[in-house]
Amino acid sequence: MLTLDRLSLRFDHQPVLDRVSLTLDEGRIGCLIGPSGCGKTSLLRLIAGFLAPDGGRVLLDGEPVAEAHRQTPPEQRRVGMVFQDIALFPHLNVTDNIAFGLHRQPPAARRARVAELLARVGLPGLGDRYPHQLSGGQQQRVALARALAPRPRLLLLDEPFSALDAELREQISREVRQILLREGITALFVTHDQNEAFALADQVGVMHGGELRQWDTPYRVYHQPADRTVADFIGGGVLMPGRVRDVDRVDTALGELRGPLPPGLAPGAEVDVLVRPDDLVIDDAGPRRARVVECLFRGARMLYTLELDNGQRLPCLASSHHAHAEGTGVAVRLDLEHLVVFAQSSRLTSR
Ligand SMILES: Nc1ncnc2c1ncn2[C@@H]1O[C@H](COP(=O)(O)OP(=O)(O)OP(=O)(O)O)[C@@H](O)[C@H]1O
Repeated sequence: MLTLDRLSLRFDHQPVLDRVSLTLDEGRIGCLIGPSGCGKTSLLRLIAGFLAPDGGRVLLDGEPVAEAHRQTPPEQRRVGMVFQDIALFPHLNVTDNIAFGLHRQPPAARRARVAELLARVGLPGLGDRYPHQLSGGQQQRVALARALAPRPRLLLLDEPFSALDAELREQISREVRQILLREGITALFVTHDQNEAFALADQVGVMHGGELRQWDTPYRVYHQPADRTVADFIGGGVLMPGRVRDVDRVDTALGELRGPLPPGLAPGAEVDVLVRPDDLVIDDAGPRRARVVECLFRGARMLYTLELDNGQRLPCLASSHHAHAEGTGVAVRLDLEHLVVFAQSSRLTSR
């Protein structure tokens, strides 16, 4: 449905996007994450047609809508957008806001579509209200309904929930996923929030410095990060030093770890092993001792920072039922599903 083919963009001769390629199938939801300034919004603006690329192409349903010297105007792309600042028309009521893009349709069809969307976004009966009479979450649902009304083939959403508080954000992002799936809409989100991306998306894209470093399922982005930058950005893990012992073995402060290693690592090579908070288990029968240096209560879970005898600090997410106080000792074992190893020579790119 959506194909980006080596899309590049410069602002004032500075590269902002560098040969970004991805495909998003019809009816799927994609989500771009990455640090501030990495080019996420610029990428959405290129797809919508508000910016023209300096290189590469944007294709919708296989048809080029942006390439070096040919641009389809935004209004002909059938691409909808929902922005962070909700921007409903303040002088129009909810019904007229939603009906805004339907002016070419007969009044009866317009009314039916508005009623259908009001029900779909969970706001039946609020059609006569004005934007200032709605909560932030309700306004965002109206903005979504307005963008969906003309049945765009692709919906782009730029941090649509960032103005909402954390609890509401989670609830509304779940609802929005259901609404998009029911409408069969292909959508591409931008968000700062990894949890939101994982909850919403079929495909997650991790951007850094104008490059798309990985475009993959949420599971693979989390468990099989493509490079150190992705590993460092996602999931609150740390990179722990190790030394290759054999083709499938690494010695670390947590003992010998086994699993496939990247090619080209000879025995004796210095490596970094990714340890995420859910990889480390507090277990009385565990082979290593650690000291609790910090504990953060997270409701059902506790996020510990543990320190091994050699000073290595590691995050550990554990049930909060059996709390371990700061300063106490615990026994730990590593429960890695996938061994993720990077050669130490490939230095960590800064965030
Ligand atoms: N109109 C512009 N002129 C010049 N530079 C720009 C312009 N718009 C954006 N930039 C630069 O392009 C880069 C990418 O910006 P963009 O807004 O796409 O990033 P982002 O990943 O969406 O950031 P954020 O998460 O903070 O919204 C930034 O370095 C920004 O300063």
